[in-house]
Amino acid sequence: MRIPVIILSGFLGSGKTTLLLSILKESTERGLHPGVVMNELGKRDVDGYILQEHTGARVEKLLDGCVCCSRKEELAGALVQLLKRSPDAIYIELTGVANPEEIIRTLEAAPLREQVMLHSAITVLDAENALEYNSRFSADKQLVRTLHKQLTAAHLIVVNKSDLVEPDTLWRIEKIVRKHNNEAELVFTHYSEINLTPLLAGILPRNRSAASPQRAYQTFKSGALRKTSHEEGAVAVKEPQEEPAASYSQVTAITLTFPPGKGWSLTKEQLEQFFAEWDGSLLRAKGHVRLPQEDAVQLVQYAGLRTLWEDSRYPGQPYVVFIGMNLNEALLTERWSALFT
Ligand SMILES: Nc1nc2c(ncn2[C@@H]2O[C@H](COP(=O)(O)OP(=O)(O)OP(=O)(O)O)[C@@H](O)[C@H]2O)c(=O)[nH]1
Repeated sequence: MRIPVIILSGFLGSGKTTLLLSILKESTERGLHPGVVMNELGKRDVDGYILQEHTGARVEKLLDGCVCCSRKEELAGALVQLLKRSPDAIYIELTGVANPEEIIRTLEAAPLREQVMLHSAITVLDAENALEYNSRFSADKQLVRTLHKQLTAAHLIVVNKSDLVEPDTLWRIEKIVRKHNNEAELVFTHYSEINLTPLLAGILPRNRSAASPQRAYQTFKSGALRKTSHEEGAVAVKEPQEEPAASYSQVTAITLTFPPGKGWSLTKEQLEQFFAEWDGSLLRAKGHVRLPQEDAVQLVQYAGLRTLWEDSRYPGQPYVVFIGMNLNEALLTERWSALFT
């Protein structure tokens, strides 16, 4: 029996991990034991730690590059290892700059095609920023192409962060999405909250499964069931197959650490000010920091020009991962060091 795979893609900070968290919680309630693969552009595993902290899930981490291009060969190996543990399903969260079509191809090729099947490809969009992507990233043609691929490959498109925009923006996003993909189910969400019943339909604990898992047909919003045009068990791969191109050219991830003995020395305001200084090039920042005004370690998330703080139990040394377009590493490191002098 082939193991169903759910792929989560979508630009940096759109809400993929938020969605994966709720899929994992629902899976636990259903008695499922999924395998989770998390790919991060940076060297630190921020999202994997969040998942482990909130759900106890064991997460396979592929760090420091993108498994759709620069680290493509690592994904198949990681999945083969994971399959040895006989998971009921596999959930793969991609980096924000990954092309999901390449992942689908990997699933379709040896050695995986006999063992796994694509259950659903989901793309999450950040409603507050999605309309700006084409103009903001026009200098990185590969990235613009990748963002289009994220739309065309999806069976389900989750337009998230709808709390941050006016209804008119949602209509404009729907119009653009439909130019790229007229068949995917489209839902507007707050904190990636979707109806998980249709998504997980057909995924059963392996010792109870009577039939092969079915493709997740769409009932994410009310209305009649609507099939995708892909045949059952087939994938959204477009012919002819091309060589995998890099999915971006100007995005880099840089990890900043705190000098020894200075782990508690930055305030929230200083960090937020630091993010703001880089907002022309900074796309995403996330990390675990200690603040003089908080007892608990703080998970800091900068996404779409907003900074969010949450208590965390992260036990390690503080750090912040910066992901941006054409980030000048030397200058970034120099300014970071200056904060501690
Ligand atoms: N206001 C608002 N914030 C949200 C919503 N969904 C997620 N967030 C916040 O946005 C930030 C990024 O969410 P994630 O789920 O980590 O996004 P992601 O796509 O996994 O991010 P990367 O993996 O780094 O690309 C977090 O601080 C979330 O709490 C939403 O619907 N509204």
